[in-house]
Amino acid sequence: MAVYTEVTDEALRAFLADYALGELLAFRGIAEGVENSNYALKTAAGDFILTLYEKRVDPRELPWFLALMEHLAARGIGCPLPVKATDGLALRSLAGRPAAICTFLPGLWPRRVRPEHCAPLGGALARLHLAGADFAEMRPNGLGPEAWGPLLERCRPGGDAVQPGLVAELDAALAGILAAWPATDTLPLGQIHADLFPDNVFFLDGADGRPCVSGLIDFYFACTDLLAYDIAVCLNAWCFEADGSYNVTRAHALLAAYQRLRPLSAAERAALPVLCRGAAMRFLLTRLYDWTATPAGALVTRKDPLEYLRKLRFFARAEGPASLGL
Ligand SMILES: Nc1ncnc2c1ncn2[C@@H]1O[C@H](COP(=O)(O)OP(=O)(O)OP(=O)(O)O)[C@@H](O)[C@H]1O
Ligand SMILES: N[C@@H](CCO)C(=O)O
Repeated sequence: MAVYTEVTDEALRAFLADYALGELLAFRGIAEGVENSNYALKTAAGDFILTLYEKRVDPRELPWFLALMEHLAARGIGCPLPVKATDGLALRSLAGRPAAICTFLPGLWPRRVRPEHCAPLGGALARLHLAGADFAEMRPNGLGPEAWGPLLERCRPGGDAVQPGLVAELDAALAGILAAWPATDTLPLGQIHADLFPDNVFFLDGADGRPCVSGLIDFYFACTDLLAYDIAVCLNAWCFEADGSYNVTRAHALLAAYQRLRPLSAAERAALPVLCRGAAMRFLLTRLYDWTATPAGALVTRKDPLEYLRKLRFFARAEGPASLGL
């Protein structure tokens, strides 16, 4: 469920008066997503997505996200393009929230990931990294390694109720990850998506019937960080089976396609296992925090933190980059 802020017909029509998008033909709330309120709009000018930014997005950061999407779209990346109103501004206000309209992307996200999705995903991720190289403004990763200790502290009171012994296991795992974490000046840095899960990647069937990436959405965790960390996020999110086993075929397809466009350095290859442990820790902790801090009955779909505990354990046992599909 992700329509937290209701928008009336009258408010939307008044809002659209500032755009050159023609008459409003249809308008509906989108139930998917958990962070922001999203509406699909059809106007005389085509299909669009209206997003009202809810409490987890800092309004001061929105210009950076919108500028990044504009930069990437201008370089041929299929991503939502913020639509400017007649005064030239894309970021506006509606129903008391910051709001923006973006272009609608065709395609569907894969409900069941297959190995055939992973090569196009790897290619799209590499193209994203290359296209971001000349976007100069930095945004630190608010959910990077410095954030994990404080987040674990906030989970400490409720963590063991989710699974006995969990907090002690995470204390030990986090200490190991932080001790081995590469310094940011030792690996290539750039603009990363940082949340490229299957529900943020749209596919269409190509001429040969194989899936092609048609677009990437949800750039609201994007930041300036280690490029290889974005790969680690994808290995976590795309390369495990429902039974918790690692699918090395998917991982190999993803990594090989990525490296055809941006070969990894020796230091990035060596760091990949700890980056994967870190990415597992990030999603484990944000899920655990939401799990313990969300009141029952809230309009938020809580995601299972223990899925990421299993992934963290897998990566902690992994024997070197080759076992991850490199
Ligand atoms: N530009 C777009 N084109 C087409 N559909 C979109 C677009 N942006 C969002 N959507 C639709 O809205 C849904 C929710 O979007 P999104 O994932 O950005 O939500 P969110 O609540 O901001 O993020 P999160 O996934 O972190 O909960 C998507 O699954 C997709 O169906
Ligand atoms: N993709 C995240 C949610 C948004 O960060 C998760 O599955 O935990």
